[in-house]
Amino acid sequence: MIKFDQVSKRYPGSEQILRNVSFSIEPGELVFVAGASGAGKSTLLKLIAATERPTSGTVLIGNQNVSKLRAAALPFLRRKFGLVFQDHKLLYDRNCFENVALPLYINGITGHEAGKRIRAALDKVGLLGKEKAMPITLSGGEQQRLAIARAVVSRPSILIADEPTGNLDEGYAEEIMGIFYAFQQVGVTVIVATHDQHEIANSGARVLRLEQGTLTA
Ligand SMILES: Nc1ncnc2c1ncn2[C@@H]1O[C@H](COP(=O)(O)OP(=O)(O)OP(=O)(O)O)[C@@H](O)[C@H]1O
Repeated sequence: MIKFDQVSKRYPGSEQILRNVSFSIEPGELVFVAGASGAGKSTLLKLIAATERPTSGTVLIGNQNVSKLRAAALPFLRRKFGLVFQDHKLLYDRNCFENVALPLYINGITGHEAGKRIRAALDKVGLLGKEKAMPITLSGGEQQRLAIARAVVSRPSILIADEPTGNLDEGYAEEIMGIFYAFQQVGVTVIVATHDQHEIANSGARVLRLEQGTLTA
């Protein structure tokens, strides 16, 4: 479970970005984080992913209080997460297989086991035939699917996506959301930041709505 209790966040020198935000997300839920540009969506995701710490309040991931964790424990916590960003952050001088391989190699998983997992991840996003293709030769939607394969290859229990469909045509965006729902179906917790009302309206999923750093729904 992910639980925020009266969480506030201020960056060094900034004004208050999040104010007294409280909510919880159950394992296996799919939740949207909505709000206008600058409302604090990315900041909220960074607090969940433990790449930022709250200024005050408590962030619990599982049973772990992120503020109380030693720095050395953070890499272990972060293994729970798969991260997807609007701009993919793919490596354009590596092919699709190599892009997805990267998180495994960093964790010391190589050879046959790595190959098996990489192909399984590419298969889940419909890119199994594109192992040797360079990312630049893929469409925008395919590049985003490749970024999702890379995010899930380490089998995270929580998938966090920051505006993953922001740059995509509607058809591609629906495809991407379909992939997220498929991960939710197999028990992954999925958290998606978006300002696309259409995407939210069609989903029936729960929405955490931010307005100037305050949770309104
Ligand atoms: N590292 C930082 N240092 C200082 N201020 C920051 C930092 N990161 C974000 N901010 C500020 O926090 C506010 C909220 O930013 P955030 O990226 O969380 O909003 P957002 O809702 O995700 O916006 P967008 O939809 O435009 O990505 C903005 O005013 C931003 O300038």
